[in-house]
Amino acid sequence: MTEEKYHYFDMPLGELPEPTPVSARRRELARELAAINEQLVRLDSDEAALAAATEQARALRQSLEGFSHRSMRDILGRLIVGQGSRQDALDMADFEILSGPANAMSPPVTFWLDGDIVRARATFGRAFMGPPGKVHGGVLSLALDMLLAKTQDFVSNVGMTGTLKVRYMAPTPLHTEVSFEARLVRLEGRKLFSEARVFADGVQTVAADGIWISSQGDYRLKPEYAHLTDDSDVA
Ligand SMILES: CCCCCCCC(=O)SCCNC(=O)CCNC(=O)[C@H](O)C(C)(C)COP(=O)(O)OP(=O)(O)OC[C@H]1O[C@@H](n2cnc3c(N)ncnc32)[C@H](O)[C@@H]1OP(=O)(O)O
Repeated sequence: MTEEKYHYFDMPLGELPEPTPVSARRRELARELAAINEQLVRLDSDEAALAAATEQARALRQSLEGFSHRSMRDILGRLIVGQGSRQDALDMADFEILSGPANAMSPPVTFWLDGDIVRARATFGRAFMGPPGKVHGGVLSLALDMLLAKTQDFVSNVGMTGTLKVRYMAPTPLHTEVSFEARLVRLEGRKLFSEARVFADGVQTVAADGIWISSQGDYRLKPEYAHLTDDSDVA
């Protein structure tokens, strides 16, 4: 049986292939490491317990250093011409900062498409704290940068963040499910304008808007999102 091939522009948000056994293990390992990191924050243990844990962590790090890393440049190169493997497709998303389930630095934030809205949710633990008991504003900015970038799922091109404006309206609590939503506002040549909101406990805590600049010519709506020209400012 020939293996299915994946294309970078044909991987809808939240619709990744089933994890391979390797991906499932990487995710499991990352969740353990993230949980360890969460435990470490102001851990009130004695020095001997910390010394023993450090030895275990050092041994784990040294065993992992015995392996090499798959090349992101090669993975993206294959995906961009529609020749990506299932493992390539998984590796593209699994290590994304803040959202990748195999990234030990991720809470993780989970993204999905809900019609014309990009949604996300996350529960931030103490490792993501800014003010006491609240999520760090920079973490929310990062989440919003990623969320707004996902509005590029509605268009045929991809680019980098040009401008991101964030207005913090109320503190966002830790250990509480936070929800995010973003929408495409309009296209203007190589520029994509989008806006987003963050809610916790039914209260809007952050508003953001951003401009993305395409790296490959003008942004164009994908045919299935052509209706965005009707009920929004999308040009
Ligand atoms: C492909 C996978 C992407 C993954 C992204 C993950 C999210 C990120 O972390 S991205 C990293 C953060 N962003 C960056 O590092 C971007 C750094 N900036 C740059 O590289 C460049 O300034 C770049 C690419 C944004 C624009 O440069 P360039 O392609 O030369 O654009 P340029 O020709 O000057 O301008 C094109 C249009 O965009 C506008 N523009 C340029 N820069 C910006 C900006 N920062 N904000 C708003 N508008 C801008 C210009 O005014 C111009 O508009 P118009 O056509 O109306 O005159």
